[in-house]
Amino acid sequence: MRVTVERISTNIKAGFPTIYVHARTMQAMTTSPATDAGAATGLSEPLLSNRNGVHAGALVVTPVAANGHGGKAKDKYWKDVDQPGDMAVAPDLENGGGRPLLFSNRRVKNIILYPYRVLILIRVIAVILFVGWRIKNNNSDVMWFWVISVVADVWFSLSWLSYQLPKYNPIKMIPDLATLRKQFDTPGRSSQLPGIDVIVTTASATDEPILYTMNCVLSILAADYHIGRCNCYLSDDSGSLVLYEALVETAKFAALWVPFCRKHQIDPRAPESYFELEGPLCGGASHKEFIQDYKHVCTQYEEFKKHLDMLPNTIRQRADIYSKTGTKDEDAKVTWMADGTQWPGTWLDPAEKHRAGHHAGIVKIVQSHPEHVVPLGVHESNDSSLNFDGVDMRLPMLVYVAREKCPGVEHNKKAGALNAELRISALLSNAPFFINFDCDHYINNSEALHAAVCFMLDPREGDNTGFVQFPQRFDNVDPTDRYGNHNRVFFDGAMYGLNGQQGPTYLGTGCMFRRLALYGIDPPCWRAEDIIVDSNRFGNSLPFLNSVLAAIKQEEGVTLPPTLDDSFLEEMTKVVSSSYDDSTDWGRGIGYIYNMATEDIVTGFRIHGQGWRSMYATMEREAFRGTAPINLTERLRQIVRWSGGSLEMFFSHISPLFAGRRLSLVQRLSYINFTIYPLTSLFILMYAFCPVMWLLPTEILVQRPYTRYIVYLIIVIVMIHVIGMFEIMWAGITWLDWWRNEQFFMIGSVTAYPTAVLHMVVNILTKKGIHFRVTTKQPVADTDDKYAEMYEVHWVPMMIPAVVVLFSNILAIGVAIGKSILYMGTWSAAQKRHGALGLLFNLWIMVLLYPFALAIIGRWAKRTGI
Ligand SMILES: O=c1ccn([C@@H]2O[C@H](COP(=O)(O)OP(=O)(O)O[C@H]3O[C@H](CO)[C@@H](O)[C@H](O)[C@H]3O)[C@@H](O)[C@H]2O)c(=O)[nH]1
Ligand SMILES: [Mn+2]
Repeated sequence: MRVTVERISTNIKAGFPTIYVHARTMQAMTTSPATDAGAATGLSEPLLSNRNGVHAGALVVTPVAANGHGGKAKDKYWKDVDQPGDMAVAPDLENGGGRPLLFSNRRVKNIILYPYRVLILIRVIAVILFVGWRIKNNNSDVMWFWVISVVADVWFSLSWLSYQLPKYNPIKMIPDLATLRKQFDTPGRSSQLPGIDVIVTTASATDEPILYTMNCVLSILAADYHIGRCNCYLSDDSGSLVLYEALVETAKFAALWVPFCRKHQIDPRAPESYFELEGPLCGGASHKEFIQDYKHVCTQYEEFKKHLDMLPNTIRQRADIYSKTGTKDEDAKVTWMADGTQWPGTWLDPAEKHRAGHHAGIVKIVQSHPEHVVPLGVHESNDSSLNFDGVDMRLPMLVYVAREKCPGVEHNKKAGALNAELRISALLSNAPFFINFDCDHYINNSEALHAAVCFMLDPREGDNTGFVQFPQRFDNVDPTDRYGNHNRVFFDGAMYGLNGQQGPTYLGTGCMFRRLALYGIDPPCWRAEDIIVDSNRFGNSLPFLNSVLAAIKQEEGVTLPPTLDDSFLEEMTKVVSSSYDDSTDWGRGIGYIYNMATEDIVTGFRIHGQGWRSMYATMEREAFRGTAPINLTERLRQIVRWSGGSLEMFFSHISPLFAGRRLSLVQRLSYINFTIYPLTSLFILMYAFCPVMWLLPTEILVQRPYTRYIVYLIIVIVMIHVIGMFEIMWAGITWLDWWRNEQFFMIGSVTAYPTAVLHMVVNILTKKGIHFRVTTKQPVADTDDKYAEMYEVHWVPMMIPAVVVLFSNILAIGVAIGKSILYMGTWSAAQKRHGALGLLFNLWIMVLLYPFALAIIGRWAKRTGI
């Protein structure tokens, strides 16, 4: 059976709905799509693309481009490990006997993999020979510098090895959605899909654009999943009424948006990104009807955005009216809810117990669980004239949560917020799976939740899988990715490498956890007979403790929402109180880990250390997308936080050097690399300053014989790039991706990493953690100058070393040229050669620092060329 899906391009905003049709064929979900990633994810390459007479080639290109490096080309160097046909059942598995496999494995083809491994081995040998040669020839003009540089070379070698080795066996995993459906969600039978609690975290109604946060929520509400088994929670760390009311507006708009998405099977289901597409996809109803619906929803979305924009004003006006009519003095300050009661969170005019950092805990069910809602008729539920016959109109449960904040109490930032969500969701829905999103990310592939579940329910290692991480992708990055935001070498290289080991690290967003893994419970393969669930570890709430027991007993069961009586409401406020975590295991052995600048890597580490594995999920249509900081300063601050957090972890009680008893060896090596790498910058910084030697009157050589030394050095450096060439092939990335990664390691090494090291030293001395500063989000895009932020220069002290390196290199090159003109006749051939080789290094440093140079030039460099 074949199903046809059509892509329709409309130009509705301009008022002329032009329709271009491209027949796309999609293998039916009922055949065995594991052989075809495209079919498994709902899309495949167009088989018939009739471009004759259609003037917009963009039709075919747009959505693919919007998804970056998509397509089959990426898979050219991969082959299936398990033949999906033969392996449809796995009778020999201990517990999963007879259960079908829910994802297929791919590995790199031998023609790439073997030379890649051999090259790595050759470089290991070359490096050993090189270091050996240096030590044997301990001949230098400055012996102390020679010693440091040998130490540096040994350090570089070891750190390269710990970076490279975990990539020797990359594995790609492709979910098989059709088999999941067939097995767990057959129409007509009651669904056996497990519940998922989905969390969005936001920390500010002003610094983090509400529109994006609400788009994230909409993409979750509209995601393709069993409606009663997917629950959405918004964690608002600012306790702001604007966010609560925005969520109420969102629920209203969702009543139209969600059925529209379901009816026309569109993607992405975040309206802001969907309406930006030039050629929106639709499968399902007729074109005419689609265009009508599209237009209507588009208009309503514009209305919705206006409502969101007006909210602060509406609330302000409401406050003014009440304060005039109010009788008490205090009324002048109060922020009122629409129903005339006082808002328990922060007020527009901050007051005692109603300001940022000091307010009550709030839990509000914005949209009840569908089991509790009397189904409305189409016409009752929205005013539109759209025809939603046969479309499920129900919405998932939607909950607003602001945890309590008290002055003088450590709130543990994002980790604290997520742990509060973990508890609230345990009381309300207790789904066995828990996935969290940063507020500037959204679901880009409506099948993503199904995909994550494929890995968790797979008969092979599903039960021992603690989390499923998806790659991070970004929308707002400039075409040349000047500041290396896409980070492909990491997401498409390192993570696939780890996927062949114990699994990828947790990356902070777009990751589905098994609730039990977050609770610090061992994986089944290591689980003891009795598990202690007590208030010393989990805190003092009986209903919560019961929920933990329930979670342990029936992992895939479904918990229906409880009745919300007074005692239950009280319990909910209790589990989000600021003191709940005190003297418990939260933040150490349970939940997201505290006291680190980056909660992600440590949380993943803790889970791996208990023996769980993780999986890296690949979908052709990217599962999730988000935004990244495109201003250099903001980007560097992010890098400081990541690298600072990593170092903190290395020097803490959960250092990968000794903690995590069930880590595999290679996985440990990789964690060591991920946490210690900022120290490398100290040596790089030292080398980057070497050109200053040009300014000295006499020739000084670090290592003699110099020419040989440089030639050896060039060999070992070039080899990194030759190995990189193979990596570019299997990872399906571009040269530019690779190059940006090199440049950014250098830029970080003369800015953010040394700063992180400095922080670390201060931390060890003063015992204070690194401040988690929420990354400044780009304001809602200005279409005229999308990358305006990129050209803004905000000076920060950490840029000083980079500027010094840059200018001393320029100066050195100048002096070198001057000297060579002056002494041309008097220099020996060896001196000339030394000069030329030295200059090569200056140039290398300059080329690596080029994006930084562009950044400090600011607006003058307003071209996005390389
Ligand atoms: O007190 C806080 C601070 C932050 N957040 C939320 O945490 C998320 C991530 O914060 P952001 O400032 O956007 O960090 P980024 O630098 O963009 O994030 C990357 O790095 C973080 C670790 O440092 C990870 O947690 C993120 O998932 C990852 O995307 C956002 O949703 C925030 O709203 C809170 O909820 N409460
Ligand atoms: Mn972010």
